[in-house]
Amino acid sequence: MPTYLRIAVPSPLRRLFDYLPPADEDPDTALSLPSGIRVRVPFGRRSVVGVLIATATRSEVPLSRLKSADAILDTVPLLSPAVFDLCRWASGYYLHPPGEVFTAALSKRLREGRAPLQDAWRLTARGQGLGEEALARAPRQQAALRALSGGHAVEASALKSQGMTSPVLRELEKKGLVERCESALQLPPAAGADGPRLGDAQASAVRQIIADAGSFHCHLLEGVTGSGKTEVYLRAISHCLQQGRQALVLVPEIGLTPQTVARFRERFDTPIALLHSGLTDAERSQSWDRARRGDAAIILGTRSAVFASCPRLGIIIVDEEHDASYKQQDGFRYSARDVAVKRAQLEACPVVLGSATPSLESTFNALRDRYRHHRLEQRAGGRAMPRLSAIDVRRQPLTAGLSPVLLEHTGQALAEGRQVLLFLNRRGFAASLQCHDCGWIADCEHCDARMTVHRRRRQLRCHHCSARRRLPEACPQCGSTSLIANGLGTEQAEDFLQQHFDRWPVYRVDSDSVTGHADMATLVSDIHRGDPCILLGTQMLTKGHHFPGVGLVGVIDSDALLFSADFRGEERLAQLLTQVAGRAGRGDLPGEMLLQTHYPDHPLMQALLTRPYAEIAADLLLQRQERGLPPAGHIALLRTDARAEGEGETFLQDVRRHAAPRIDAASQLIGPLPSAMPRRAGKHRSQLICLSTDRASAAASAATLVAATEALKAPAGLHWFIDIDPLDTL
Ligand SMILES: Nc1ncnc2c1ncn2[C@@H]1O[C@H](COP(=O)(O)OP(=O)(O)OP(=O)(O)O)[C@@H](O)[C@H]1O
Ligand SMILES: [Zn+2]
Repeated sequence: MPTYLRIAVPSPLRRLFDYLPPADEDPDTALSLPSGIRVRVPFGRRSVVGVLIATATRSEVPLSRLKSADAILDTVPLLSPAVFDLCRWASGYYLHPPGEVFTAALSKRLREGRAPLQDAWRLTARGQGLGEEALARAPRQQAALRALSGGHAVEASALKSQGMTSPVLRELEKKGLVERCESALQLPPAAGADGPRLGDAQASAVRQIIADAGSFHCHLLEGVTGSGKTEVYLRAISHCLQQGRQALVLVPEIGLTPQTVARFRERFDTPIALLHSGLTDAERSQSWDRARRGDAAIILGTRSAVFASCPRLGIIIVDEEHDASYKQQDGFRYSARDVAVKRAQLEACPVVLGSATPSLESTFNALRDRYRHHRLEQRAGGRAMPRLSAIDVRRQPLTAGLSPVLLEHTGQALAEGRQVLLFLNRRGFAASLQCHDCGWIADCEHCDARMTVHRRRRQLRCHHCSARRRLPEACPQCGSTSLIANGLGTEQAEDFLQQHFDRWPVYRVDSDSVTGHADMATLVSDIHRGDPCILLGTQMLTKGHHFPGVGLVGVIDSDALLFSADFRGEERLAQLLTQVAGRAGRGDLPGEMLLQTHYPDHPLMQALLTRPYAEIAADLLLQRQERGLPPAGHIALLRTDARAEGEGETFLQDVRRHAAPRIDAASQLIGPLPSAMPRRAGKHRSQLICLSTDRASAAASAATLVAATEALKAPAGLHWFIDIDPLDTL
């Protein structure tokens, strides 16, 4: 009887593919190949690396039509059993092609079919048999042999730092005395260094998390800004490491600051594997390897690190769990927070979701006792929460968006030797460019959007696609030179602040001025010196930073955030403003936040000024429940990008017609509708929404939609995808 290999092949198809074992593989041995190993297979005209899901003795495809795999690449799986199961689950839950999901769980090196990096050396049997005095005439080789004589493998980098370079080792390799291997550090159980004495609430959270070691529980750690959540994570991790297990720590995209890393390094004298977008491919591959081999005790990374195999995982931490960057917004659209919770269940370990402003999803789960809820209601070290007040800017003269009151407070804080953080969530010089004589407006050619004025670079840029044009000197329509820049951006505010407060430095922090980890590191260390200065920035400045010198936080344009068409708009605003406020008063003196607004009486503005986030969240949750929206309901979005206008809607109409009879009463289809920005990067975008009252129906309906879409022939150039639990429906 033939053996079939059922393989997840990286391709856009939502299915597995059957292959015959490579010609030289004995069918009986092939039958017992372990799941999770990599197999090189022919696919179309290419040769690709897939993952073996299972072996089988039957296939629905006739034998004559099956191809043989080219090669079995591994003897043991390079995915841990839990991550293997996690990928299978994620592929089903997100209705994403299994091959692409498994790809997300392998380092680039392994995806390319290469062998894991062998970055350590050890003695061969012959090398071990040599006496002390061998190679006396080659002192460097002798020294290398000595360094390896302990019987363990030693990492190449460690040997190099002792002066034993690769040429020396290669000489010994030629003589058959040493060989390369994957390192396998024997990590001694390592406790963390001591931290501050925990407050009662911190101590109780730590106690309960530790009590759950070795079994699955989800903990929601809701602690006001500066309440010492990180301290709770560090204690829980320390306990986990003492048990000889690994800790996986997820942080938001731009939250992985040098400060965060330094805090972990200071506390733990143990190898930490970093995984973030600022690393080279080789560095990332190495971190994946160190996690997988168990050489790193702590794995600290952004979203994708949730798929890193760890043989002895003991705890998962998701910091700032409400953060939007946990959701991947293209390709495999998963939520790393939700995947982390599933993973903890599969690994039978605790997971801690921490935030000062938990998502309504997590709040809902805590209310229903699915999660253990821990509250830290006071700031650590007896510090006070910042005072919040609104500045009514109606009828006030504004210069570069700043009112006299905000300017006065800023000047005062600086004069008192404190730092001021001004928040403006729009980069560039101005939001748009208009001709004063004929009314022409600079639009993006590829999007239904205006172009932003970037004066430093003398450019017009679209913030929705990569379009850039030279900043015109005259109106392209009528030739007039009276062009006006409307709407405020950080460049403009920076110019004015530099002029107005010329005795103090102004640091502008946005993705134009700060690119990359090195810039951020320099900036953070400047700010940490504590000298009075103005920090002017976008969201980039607000996430997870601990700047003890900041006494005043000003929000220049709160109104820009107040009106959003999306169902999560108010939740986002409440989270953002609470987080921004949380940057104030983290040092020894109390802090203050001022919100400039034209709508001081807006109910949400009022709520933000007078009530804690937890109460606002409870209200917002009630509203969602009344409307059947997430987390009380479940959304799947079927989206299309098409070349021609209307093409997407027509196609989605067809999908709807085919799927509707098989959608049960707990789900309803809404649309198709054009997206809020119908044209983006040259594509016309439409969507069909499926809103369900229960999870099972949501999953079944989404699968029905995908099946109907796959069965229909999409017009050429139309691209579609499904987004389960989307962040927005715009
Ligand atoms: N028990 C404690 N006693 C004294 N200081 C503490 C204690 N716990 C934490 N701290 C200090 O308080 C400050 C804020 O703590 P931490 O950064 O852990 O808070 P956080 O809740 O993670 O903050 P945020 O969510 O606002 O980023 C840090 O300087 C930390 O060292
Ligand atoms: Zn554009």
